[in-house]
Amino acid sequence: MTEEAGCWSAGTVWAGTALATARLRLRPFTHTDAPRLAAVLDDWDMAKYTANIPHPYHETDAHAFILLQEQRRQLGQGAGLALERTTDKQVIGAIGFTMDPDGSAELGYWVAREAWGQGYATEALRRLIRHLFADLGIARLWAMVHPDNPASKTVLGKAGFLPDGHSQCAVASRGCSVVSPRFALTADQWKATHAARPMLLVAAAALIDTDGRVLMASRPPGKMMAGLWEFPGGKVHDGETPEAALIRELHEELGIDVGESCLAPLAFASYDYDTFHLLMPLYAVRTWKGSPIAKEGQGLKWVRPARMGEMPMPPADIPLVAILREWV
Ligand SMILES: Nc1nc2c([nH]c(=O)n2[C@@H]2O[C@H](COP(=O)(O)OP(=O)(O)OP(=O)(O)O)[C@@H](O)[C@H]2O)c(=O)[nH]1
Repeated sequence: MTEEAGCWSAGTVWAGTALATARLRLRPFTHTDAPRLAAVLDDWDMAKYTANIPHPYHETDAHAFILLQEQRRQLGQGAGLALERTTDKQVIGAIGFTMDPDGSAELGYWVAREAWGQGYATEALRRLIRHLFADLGIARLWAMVHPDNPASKTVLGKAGFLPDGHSQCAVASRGCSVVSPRFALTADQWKATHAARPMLLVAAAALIDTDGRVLMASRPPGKMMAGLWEFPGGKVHDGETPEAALIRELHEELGIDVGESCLAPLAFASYDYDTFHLLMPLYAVRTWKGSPIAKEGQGLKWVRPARMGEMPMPPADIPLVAILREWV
């Protein structure tokens, strides 16, 4: 193996690689996003607390913004990423960073009014922070918020940022600058809290019918990642084996009975969800008693592995699809 293997030169935002979170893809903007940006940002309530969003905001402003992000990325000055919601591929916000000469970076973000209050900014911020610290080796991040924007301060607090004095901050929509609180987070502070997050053990099943289709379940409304399609299964309780947990979960969720010897270990997912690390063994199951029925309000669908790529799935599950495609 040579060092040029694709997995060795893991994707970064500098290469235009998208970052996945539970509900979002953080990806480079393209010019096809301009109408959506203009529709969302031509709104005084969106513009009034941000440094760089003029008011009113037109599609030409959006094209200029998108071009600027591409140039900044290519020059290694920073990047601006669209927050694309996984379930409907709608752009619901943006997050970005700008490198400082001393190797630290400034962060900024906004979320569309329709998506306020749902934790998207915190989710995106945690993911980008992890990328900047763990993959790009940045030592310190900082951000400024408008003094009248408590929601944005809360987001920074949830991501571990601490107060760091005040600075003048320009506000494009008002054509002036305001004294704004600064917040900062160092890589060492982040590593200490990130290392303390729990490891979650979840057992899951690929139930395969005689036609080679796999049963997928949609996460019910109200749960984290609602609407995404996943493999039936659930958390392994203290003192349980993954096999016993899966047999219990399949009975509770689908009303089917599975013998332990019918669980064939197939693959596993290991994925960093920022607030926990998921370790999920996936078992192939071809024999069970009863017909699967949705007992917990989930949707159910039998899907050919070749079509699974079209379904919105938790990011942890994506590598499992490729394995199923080869194996089933
Ligand atoms: N069952 C299952 N869970 C998955 C998959 N992929 C994935 O990321 N997960 C995550 O693993 C965890 C599974 O736990 P769970 O199903 O017991 O828990 P839950 O969030 O539904 O909540 P609950 O505690 O109310 O049952 C969730 O955080 C879920 O998002 C998958 O394919 N199947």
